[in-house]
Amino acid sequence: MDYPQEHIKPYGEEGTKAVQVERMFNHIAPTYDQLNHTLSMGIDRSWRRKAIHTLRPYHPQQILDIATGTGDFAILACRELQPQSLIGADISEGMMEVGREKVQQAGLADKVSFAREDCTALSFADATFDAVTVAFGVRNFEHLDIALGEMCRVLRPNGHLVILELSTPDRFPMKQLFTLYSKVVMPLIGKLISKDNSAYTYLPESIRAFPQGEVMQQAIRNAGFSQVRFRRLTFGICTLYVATK
Ligand SMILES: C[S@@+](CC[C@H](N)C(=O)[O-])C[C@H]1O[C@@H](n2cnc3c(N)ncnc32)[C@H](O)[C@@H]1O
Repeated sequence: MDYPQEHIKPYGEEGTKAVQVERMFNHIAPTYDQLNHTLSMGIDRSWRRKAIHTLRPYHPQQILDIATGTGDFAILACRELQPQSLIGADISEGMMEVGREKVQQAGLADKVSFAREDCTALSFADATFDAVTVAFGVRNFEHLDIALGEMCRVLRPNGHLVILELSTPDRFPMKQLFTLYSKVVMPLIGKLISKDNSAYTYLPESIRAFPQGEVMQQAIRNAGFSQVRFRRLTFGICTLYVATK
């Protein structure tokens, strides 16, 4: 299927979305963590924790964290779930460079490794992982269906998928407040801290265009998953999807 956010790119029409997204994240990598926690007022930490807790009962030993970025989700998942190994995969070397440093400082380098991978063509064999996670990544993919298909392929049967993604609240007054926040505050703070004029205009635009709730649930089912559930967090500013292969 063709989804609207697949056509929203950070730097205009020239070049594919994947190439532009890689360039954007390489550019904002040094300020990404600071901006992330500032713009979400620190709530992103509790969203990550909730997502990771859904995997607790399954004790996954081999975990793949797609769109791992600077590794916040990977580090927390490693601490909370104590897997044998966790691979963080991303197309941006700049983001992973920050992540490698953080993993080293956290003393987790023997368990967490990073690999440059495009999620639409993963190099891992079929049925390699017990769990696949993606936090705030799927909105950036040029081909969402292909990426979900790849996640399903590399998961072992009965393995689990956890996706966290920003979404738009649909009820008064959060809907109106979020519109104001995303159209005015996000681009302004984003521009000031990251010095990238486009990145934090792209962020709210891609959130608005991304398939919400039931539409995303169906996309996950279509990729081959079952028991697809979703839960809106913090008035619908974020949505957590959980599925089984
Ligand atoms: C908003 S960041 C999220 C980082 C991290 N998961 C977190 O929770 O902070 C999105 C990440 O997705 C990565 N990304 C975008 N398109 C990708 C693709 N096609 N394959 C792999 N990673 C991709 C970007 O490079 C970026 O690091």
